[in-house]
Amino acid sequence: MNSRAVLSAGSNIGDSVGFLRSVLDAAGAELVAASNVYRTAPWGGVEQDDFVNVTLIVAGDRGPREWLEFCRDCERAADRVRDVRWGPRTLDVDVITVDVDGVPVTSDDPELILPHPRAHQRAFVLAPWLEIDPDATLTVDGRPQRVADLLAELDADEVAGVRRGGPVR
Ligand SMILES: Nc1ncnc2c1ncn2[C@@H]1O[C@H](COP(=O)(O)OP(=O)(O)OP(=O)(O)O)[C@@H](O)[C@H]1O
Ligand SMILES: Nc1nc2c(c(=O)[nH]1)N=C(CO)CN2
Repeated sequence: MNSRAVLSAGSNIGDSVGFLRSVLDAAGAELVAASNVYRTAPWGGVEQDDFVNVTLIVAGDRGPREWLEFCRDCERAADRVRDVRWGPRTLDVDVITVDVDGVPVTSDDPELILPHPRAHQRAFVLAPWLEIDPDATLTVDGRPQRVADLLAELDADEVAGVRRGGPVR
């Protein structure tokens, strides 16, 4: 299977940049591109420290579930504890999109919803994604839309809370 996935990783506890680096390391030869590290204001209404985020593109011989397993393995390795929804965490890795043989996969399985149902609302996903793929598109409500346009539609304050930093490594 020839697949390509866009993943978003974030952390706001512990050695956050180190946790992001661990995701890139785990991807190894499957890593196609990684954005710089972004320092981002917390999204979702929980008062907490800023996050660091990275968006990456991976490709290989994996199905959508196997990309989710990859994300979970990375979270487990970072001793991720599931606690408050949208609350602080050592490492969160989400699957944003998966294409198989060039065709975007859709799924409404609660274990793996594709495309990720909140990605289009998150500047911390879209801004780094745009950096590594300026022509990226994301299907929202069944309609493919340019990530650049989705980002432009977000609240200016939210976008201003997403600041580009240096490389993950
Ligand atoms: N596209 C997806 N990527 C990652 N997890 C997903 C996806 N779709 C559904 N899930 C499911 O969502 C559940 C909760 O995931 P998680 O704890 O990472 O949520 P969260 O990061 O707090 O919130 P959000 O899903 O809004 O990012 C997981 O059990 C996972 O199976
Ligand atoms: N800026 C930012 N905010 C978040 C993030 C994240 O990675 N970055 N992850 C969350 C967990 O779902 C909740 N809020």
